[in-house]
Amino acid sequence: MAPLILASASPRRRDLLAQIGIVPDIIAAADLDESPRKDETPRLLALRLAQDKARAVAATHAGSLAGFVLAADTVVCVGRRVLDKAHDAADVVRCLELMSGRGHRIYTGVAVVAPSGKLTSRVVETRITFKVLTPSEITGYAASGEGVGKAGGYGIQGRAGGFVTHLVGSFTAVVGLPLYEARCLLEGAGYTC
Ligand SMILES: Cc1cn([C@H]2C[C@H](O)[C@@H](COP(=O)(O)OP(=O)(O)OP(=O)(O)O)O2)c(=O)[nH]c1=O
Repeated sequence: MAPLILASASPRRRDLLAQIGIVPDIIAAADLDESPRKDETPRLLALRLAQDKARAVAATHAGSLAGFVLAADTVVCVGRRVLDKAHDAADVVRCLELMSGRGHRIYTGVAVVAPSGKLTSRVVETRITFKVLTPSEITGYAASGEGVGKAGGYGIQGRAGGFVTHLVGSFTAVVGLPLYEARCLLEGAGYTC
């Protein structure tokens, strides 16, 4: 069978795949400008970025190097506002203050390019509500460093899991890769999971 190429630098996506027994043969991250286009909705942004990551890596693994390319992108938003990846503790504090006691949405795009070049993709929406966070919960979480480098400034798979009062959608999509949808796309492309 053609190799599986995971188009992602995220160790979380590799770990999620391993959880369902899928081990990529190659890891090759795409380096893209992830900024939204004017008037682009968060849903379309997540889908476009997943598609672009998959296409970019497929283009560098063409011909005899062609395989199944899997890519994803996670976009967190409060209302219409997209929260970028947190770069430092101050970003984490800003994100948590916005999300305290209210709902936010996470769109995770997932895309697969088959060895034939055919692209298929989906986007998964997950709604999450956080408890009302106390100032010490916010500063304590920011000081833990767990939220840095993550979209929305938190990781549900760590301490912030204790802030979640409701989740409707896909837990694995929030962590970075919706496993059910990824498996469906891979199987649809002809990959044996
Ligand atoms: C909301 C949330 C995000 N995240 C992570 C998942 C993603 O790795 C990251 C969102 O950034 P992405 O741009 O989706 O992915 P990435 O830059 O980490 O990796 P690549 O583009 O190479 O695939 O935030 C969590 O781990 N847990 C969470 O609860």
